[in-house]
Amino acid sequence: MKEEIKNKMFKKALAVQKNAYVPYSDFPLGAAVLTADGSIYTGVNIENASFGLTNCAERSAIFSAVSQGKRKIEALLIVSSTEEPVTPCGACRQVIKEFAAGDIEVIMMTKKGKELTMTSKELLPGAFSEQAMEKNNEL
Ligand SMILES: O=c1ccn([C@H]2C[C@H](O)[C@@H](CO)O2)c(=O)[nH]1
Ligand SMILES: [Zn+2]
Repeated sequence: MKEEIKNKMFKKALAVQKNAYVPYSDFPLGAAVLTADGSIYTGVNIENASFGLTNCAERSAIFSAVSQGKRKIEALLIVSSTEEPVTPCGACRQVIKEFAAGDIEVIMMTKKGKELTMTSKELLPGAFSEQAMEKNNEL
């Protein structure tokens, strides 16, 4: 991934992180996704008094892109205020897989710039996919 694009994604994810709605965890995250046309969409985690309804930053960013008709994600970047980079939860890994344009880079960064990059397949090897359903239909 080009350093220039990564910096752009980092700036946008950092800029929205303050909008995270996190009264229960006080754990704000910001995320940015790059779509096939070069656009960048952002998202934050949004919690709820009914905890299970919380939406993660990664999924917020992806759903924002998909809401604009951008279904191909080329890269995802997440920013946390922690000392170590934060990795996406299982639910987000499956949603990343759904919209990833192949095996994409998932860049996990701290505000201070500490970075961990993994690919979407490394994060979710053996992912469930719609092919599994197609095979079933052949029976
Ligand atoms: O992949 C993840 C994992 C957790 N969170 C959020 C949910 C909650 O608001 C807070 C603590 O779990 O972090 C995300 O945004 N993304
Ligand atoms: Zn998640």
